[in-house]
Amino acid sequence: MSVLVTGAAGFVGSHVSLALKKRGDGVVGIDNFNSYYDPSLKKARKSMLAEHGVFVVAGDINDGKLLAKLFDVVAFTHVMHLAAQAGVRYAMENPHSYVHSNIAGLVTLLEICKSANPQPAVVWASSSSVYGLNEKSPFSESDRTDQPASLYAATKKAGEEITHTYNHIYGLSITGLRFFTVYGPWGRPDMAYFSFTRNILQGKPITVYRGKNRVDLARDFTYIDDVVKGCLGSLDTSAPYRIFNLGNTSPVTVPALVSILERHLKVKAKKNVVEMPGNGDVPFTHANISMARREFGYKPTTDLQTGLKKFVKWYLSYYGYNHGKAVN
Ligand SMILES: NC(=O)c1ccc[n+]([C@@H]2O[C@H](COP(=O)([O-])OP(=O)(O)OC[C@H]3O[C@@H](n4cnc5c(N)ncnc54)[C@H](O)[C@@H]3O)[C@@H](O)[C@H]2O)c1
Ligand SMILES: O=C(O)[C@H]1O[C@H](OP(=O)(O)OP(=O)(O)OC[C@H]2O[C@@H](n3ccc(=O)[nH]c3=O)[C@H](O)[C@@H]2O)[C@H](O)[C@@H](O)[C@@H]1O
Repeated sequence: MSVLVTGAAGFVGSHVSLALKKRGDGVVGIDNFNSYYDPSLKKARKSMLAEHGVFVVAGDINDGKLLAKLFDVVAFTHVMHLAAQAGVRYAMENPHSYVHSNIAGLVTLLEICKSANPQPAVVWASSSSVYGLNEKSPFSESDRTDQPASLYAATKKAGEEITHTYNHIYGLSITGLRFFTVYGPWGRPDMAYFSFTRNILQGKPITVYRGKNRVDLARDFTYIDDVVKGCLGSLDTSAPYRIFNLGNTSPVTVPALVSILERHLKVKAKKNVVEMPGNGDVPFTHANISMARREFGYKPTTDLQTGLKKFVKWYLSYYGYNHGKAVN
């Protein structure tokens, strides 16, 4: 297959691009290298991909002319759409960046896809955050997703509705993947496991959020290699319109995440435990993955202990023990 990967210089996009290339698919990436987090990490991922023969075009998915040019040059059979404004809490600081990338950018991309010949099958990243205030556990794809707790979640939910219309009207094949707190090497510095690692190594305090009534928050942390397998599996089995959970099925509390990091880093964390501010967080996530398992054999195999060991190994080789000052 020939795949356009949007957000290819991002965390998940770089891993998926590499995996596609390694198994022999044609891959072209696009990324706007924005400064939501340290762009030098995005550039380093781009260089790593270039070494494997994957080129990442610098550009915005809102640039319809650029996208049309790419489709003129390459007859993409698939689009793996991972470009987005990610992060739950940042939506309170910069709401418009979510509308720009997750709604306007998505529509621009779908407009190009619907008119392309051949029409590519689209697989894109939604998010576990669409389950919002729903407290049913585990979350199944058919559960309520109409109570988002953040603007980020609302834009992902909007994406699910928008993609549905492009399938309904233009017959685009579209698969939405609800990722659950993905972590691993080459990860995102804004995410807790990454910023905790940086602060613990620098001897700085970390802030651990806790739910109401002193209940620990928990996430169904999912290792990047498992998510990549899910992305490739869904690209290989496209169908008219589908949505799948790609989680790990075993939630772990945030204090337990910190303990694992302390063990791997051999440093004790200085913890400030505070009640979760009302900034878009949800108390827990937990995926039912039976649909993805049935449709394309999705089966996560990496637990948090093992996955964080691999992350810490990468972190130390990339930044060294004294790192921290350069990355936000
Ligand atoms: N990592 C997670 O835990 C997680 C969980 C659920 C969903 N997701 C979703 O998965 C996808 C990938 O996430 P990630 O963790 O790799 O994030 P990321 O921020 O590392 O990657 C996204 C990339 O898209 C690029 N980008 C953003 N807006 C763009 C635009 N308008 N035009 C072109 N490029 C643009 C960014 O520069 C970045 O490199 C996103 O859609 C995200 O919302 C991620
Ligand atoms: O699964 C998802 O849909 C979402 O997963 C992550 O969002 P989140 O789970 O909030 O990931 P982190 O920011 O790494 O937070 C993980 C946990 O640590 C907690 N946390 C975060 C930051 C902090 O300083 N302290 C702290 O205790 C959060 O409340 C949360 O419970 C990604 O950042 C989102 O882009 C993605 O859409």
